[in-house]
Amino acid sequence: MGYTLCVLGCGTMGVAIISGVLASLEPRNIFSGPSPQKWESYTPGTSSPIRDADASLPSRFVACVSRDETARRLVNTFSAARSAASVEVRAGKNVEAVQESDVVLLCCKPQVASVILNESGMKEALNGKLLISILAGVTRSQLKAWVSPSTKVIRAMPNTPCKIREGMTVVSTLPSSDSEAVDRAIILQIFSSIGRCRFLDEKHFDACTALSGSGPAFACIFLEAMADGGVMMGLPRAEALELAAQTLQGAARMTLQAGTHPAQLKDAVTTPGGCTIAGLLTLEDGRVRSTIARAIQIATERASELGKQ
Ligand SMILES: NC(=O)C1=CN([C@@H]2O[C@H](COP(=O)(O)OP(=O)(O)OC[C@H]3O[C@@H](n4cnc5c(N)ncnc54)[C@H](OP(=O)(O)O)[C@@H]3O)[C@@H](O)[C@H]2O)C=CC1
Ligand SMILES: O=C(O)[C@@H]1CCC=N1
Repeated sequence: MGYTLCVLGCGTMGVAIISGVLASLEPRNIFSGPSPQKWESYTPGTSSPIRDADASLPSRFVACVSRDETARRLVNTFSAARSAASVEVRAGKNVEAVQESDVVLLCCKPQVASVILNESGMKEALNGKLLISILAGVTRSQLKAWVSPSTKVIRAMPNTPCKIREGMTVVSTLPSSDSEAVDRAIILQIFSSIGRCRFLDEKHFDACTALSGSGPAFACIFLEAMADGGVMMGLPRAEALELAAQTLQGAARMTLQAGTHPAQLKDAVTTPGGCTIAGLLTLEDGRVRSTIARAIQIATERASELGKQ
C-alpha cells in the first residue's frame, strides 16, 4: 500500500524528486531486481551504495508552494507526466497538506524553513511524522528545535539528476545516542528509486552539498568548455555537445561500474608522445585540479553558512 508524501516548497528539487519517483512508478521502469548498470558499486569507502528496501513508494503526492502563479505552472508540469500516482498542488496551504500526509519532504530555500515550520498548527500537523529535509546548511538540531519531539527528523542531500533517476542522494545517519526510530526503509525506497543513495554522518553534509548537490553545475561547466573547444576546432555545436556529454558519462560509468580508478582510465588514454598528454599538460598548467578541488572547498564553506541567515 502506498502513502501520501507532502513536498513543502516544490521548486526545482521538489519537481525533480516527484518526477523521478513518478517515472519509477511506471510499470516498465520498476526494477525487477538490481540492474547491473544501476547498482554495480564502486566502493572507495567502507560501505556500498544502498541497493534495496522493502517499503512501498508514495502513491499520492501533495506539492506545496506559496504563490498561485507557481501552483498553476506546477499543475501543467505534473499533468504532462501521466502516472498511476496523483499529484495535488496547493498554494498557501502547508499545514492542511501536512495534516493529510504521512511523510513530509522539506524542499524550500534554507531561509524559509523556520517560517514554514513555525506556521500556526504545523507542529501538531507534523506530530509523529517523518520529516525529511533536503535543505543545504540547516542542521538536524535546528530543524528539531522547530518541531515537536515526536516528529522524526532526517536530512537528505539529493541532486537535480534525480529528475531522470540518475541522482546521488546522501542521507544522514542518526547519532547512536538518538533512540528515535526513523523509518530508513521509506527514505531508502524514495531515494534509491531515483538514483544512488548512501548514508553518511551529518558532519559530512556540507561537503556532500558541495560535491554532489552543487556538483551537476560544476560538471556542466566542464561539459560546456569541452564542447566549446570542439566548436573552436570546427565541430558543429550540437555534435560537440553530444560528444562531450557521452564522453563524460562513459568515463563516469567506467569508474562506477568497473571500479576503475580515474588515474588508470587517464593513463590508458594517454599514448606516449601523443595528443592526450599534450592536452593534459595544458590542463595542469591551468591548475585545473586544484581549481576544481578548491571550488568544492569554497562551496562547502558557503553551504555551512546557509542555515545561519
Ligand atoms: N537546486 C539544487 O540543485 C539543490 C537544492 N537543494 C536544496 O533544496 C532546497 C530547494 O532548492 P530549489 O528547489 O533549487 O529552490 P526553488 O527556489 O526552486 O524552490 C523553492 C520553492 O519553495 C516555494 N516556497 C517559498 N516559500 C514557501 C512557503 N512559505 N510555503 C511553501 N512553499 C514555499 C517556492 O514557491 P513560490 O514560487 O510559490 O514561492 C518554490 O517553489 C534548498 O534548500 C536547497 O538548499 C539541495 C540539493 C540540490
Ligand atoms: O546552490 C545551492 O545552495 C543549492 C544547494 C546544492 C545545490 N544547490
